[in-house]
Amino acid sequence: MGTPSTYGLWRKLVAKPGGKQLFSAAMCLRVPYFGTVLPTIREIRPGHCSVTAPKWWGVHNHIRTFHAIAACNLAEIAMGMLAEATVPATHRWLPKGMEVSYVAKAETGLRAIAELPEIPEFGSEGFDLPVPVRIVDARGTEVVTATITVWVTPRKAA
Ligand SMILES: CC(C)(COP(=O)(O)OP(=O)(O)OC[C@H]1O[C@@H](n2cnc3c(N)ncnc32)[C@H](O)[C@@H]1OP(=O)(O)O)[C@@H](O)C(=O)NCCC(=O)NCCSC(=O)Cc1ccccc1
Repeated sequence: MGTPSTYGLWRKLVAKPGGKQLFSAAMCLRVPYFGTVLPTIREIRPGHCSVTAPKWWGVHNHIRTFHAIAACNLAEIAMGMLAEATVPATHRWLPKGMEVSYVAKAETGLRAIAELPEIPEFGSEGFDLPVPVRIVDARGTEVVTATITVWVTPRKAA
């Protein structure tokens, strides 16, 4: 039996007590720059990921709101976990750009929701997959919107 995929590990842990926290901690060990926003993954499934992050001193900007680039980090976590659950093992993916708008002050902890309008076909050609991400505050107000473009290509035969 090989190492479980990221999505395989999520499915294994999600139903267990503390499983989401354990998965989120394991993710931050593997990808240390995610750790600065203290993320908790709430849901992962093909085409969807939701992740929350508290407002703490380490993400404050000079006006004591949630720093925009920390919010971008949160958006990337949501995109990355969505991609892990959506892109089949036959293909690989790599983010190649992000468009982002800061639409309101982020004065609370945040939730990023990455959601694809539809699951694409994964064929023999590489393609750009735009992943829309909404980031909302504790009241549900949208504070950041982003579209992360992911480059998806078939894996080469080993
Ligand atoms: C690669 C491309 C996006 C498109 O150029 P094209 O020439 O049309 O693409 P082509 O398909 O012909 O491939 C050419 C070569 O490109 C590489 N490569 C391609 N795909 C993958 C892949 N899936 N994984 C690994 N490498 C891949 C590979 O060397 C391949 O050569 P090969 O075929 O192996 O011999 C280029 O603009 C670029 O490198 N931009 C910078 C992107 C960048 O730095 N993003 C990171 C910023 S985001 C971040 O830091 C967080 C984060 C990171 C990771 C995960 C999650 C979060």
